[in-house]
Amino acid sequence: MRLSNGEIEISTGDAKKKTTTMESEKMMMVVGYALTSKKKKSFLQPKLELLARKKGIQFVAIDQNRPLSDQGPFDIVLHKLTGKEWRQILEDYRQKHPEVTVLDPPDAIQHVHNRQSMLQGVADLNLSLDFYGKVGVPKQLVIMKDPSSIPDAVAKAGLCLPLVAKPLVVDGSAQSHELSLAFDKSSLSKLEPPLVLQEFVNHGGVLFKVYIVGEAIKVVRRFSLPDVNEQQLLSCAGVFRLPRVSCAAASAEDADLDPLIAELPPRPLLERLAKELRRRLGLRLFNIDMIREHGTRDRFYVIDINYFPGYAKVPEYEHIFTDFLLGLVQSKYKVAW
Ligand SMILES: O=P(O)(O)O[C@@H]1[C@@H](OP(=O)(O)O)[C@H](OP(=O)(O)O)[C@H](O)[C@H](OP(=O)(O)O)[C@H]1OP(=O)(O)O
Ligand SMILES: Nc1ncnc2c1ncn2[C@@H]1O[C@H](COP(=O)(O)OP(=O)(O)O)[C@@H](O)[C@H]1O
Ligand SMILES: [Mg+2]
Ligand SMILES: [Mg+2]
Repeated sequence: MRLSNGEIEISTGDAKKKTTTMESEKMMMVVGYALTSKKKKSFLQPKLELLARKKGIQFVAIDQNRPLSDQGPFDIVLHKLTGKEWRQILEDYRQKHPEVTVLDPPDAIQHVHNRQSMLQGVADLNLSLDFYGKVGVPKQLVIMKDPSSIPDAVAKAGLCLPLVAKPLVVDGSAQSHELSLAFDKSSLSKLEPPLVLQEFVNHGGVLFKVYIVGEAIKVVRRFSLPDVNEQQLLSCAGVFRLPRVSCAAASAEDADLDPLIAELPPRPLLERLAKELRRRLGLRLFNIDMIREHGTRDRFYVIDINYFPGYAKVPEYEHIFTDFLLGLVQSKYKVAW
């Protein structure tokens, strides 16, 4: 924490004494951010900056053309940029400045930039809570190359059609979100590896987006793909490009939905899942796309995990985020005592 004139830096050892004077001396927490202009516009909205300032948090843009260590000093670095060079800059900075919290560590983010490794933690967890339900991942297979081998590989792995084909790597590009649905075995060889093939799970056209900000969890409903019935499966052939439904569709919060489909996943299940994933992934800022198998009450699947997603779509995100940032610095001081 720093006084607002930026001249006095307070060591963690002095924290207890100084935090008591926080309000009168106008302490400022400095959050350096490195975001694309699109992300800056969607995330750093005036309502967030305004509330942050009131709570003593200042957001400062990181200049990517200058060495990171020459900037700041920062209490927290918030980032969502891609590329090896940026990851290296952040790693070096973390080594040199262990007192700064980097949200989140580059290696942990890399782990969710691959659609196979992103879901590994959920599969390993094999979460099942009495009365609340089970959480798994759809059966899936990775294809690295040779499209002609896909039909046999799918048969060997015992995957059932239809299959969702997803680019293996998620790198923030539009292409990494170009998904398709394959209805018959022979057309699978038209797909372009590297990709993940995942069984399509009927879920009544509603998806749960579980947003995690540190310990806070917020769930919103979105419209998703409609179910595929037996008839369609028998009569359809080919590969169909999927629209980016979950992102483009309006929120399903106010729609008149079947309660069996729309009922949110039980809170205890989400809390346990979030807690485990925070630990296993080493991330504090992420969301989970979750679906409930249609016709069941308690069978859930995680189909996607996103680092630092579109938090502005969560009602009151500015309160959740500023509380989280303050909590981070406070817990650092507690450890220091
Ligand atoms: O742009 P938004 O607000 O829709 O956020 C995107 C997320 O939407 P969501 O909050 O899950 O609805 C989006 O989530 P989905 O993959 O669509 O489920 C991604 O996290 C996307 O980031 P990237 O392109 O994978 O790097 C996110 O894009 P960035 O804003 O981080 O560029
Ligand atoms: N296994 C699946 N079963 C049913 N629907 C799926 C499955 N995987 C993806 N979808 C649908 O496709 C959408 C996009 O897939 P997702 O894995 O979330 O990719 P992205 O990272 O581009 O959001 C999901 O929001 C959901 O509507
Ligand atoms: Mg998604
Ligand atoms: Mg995604």
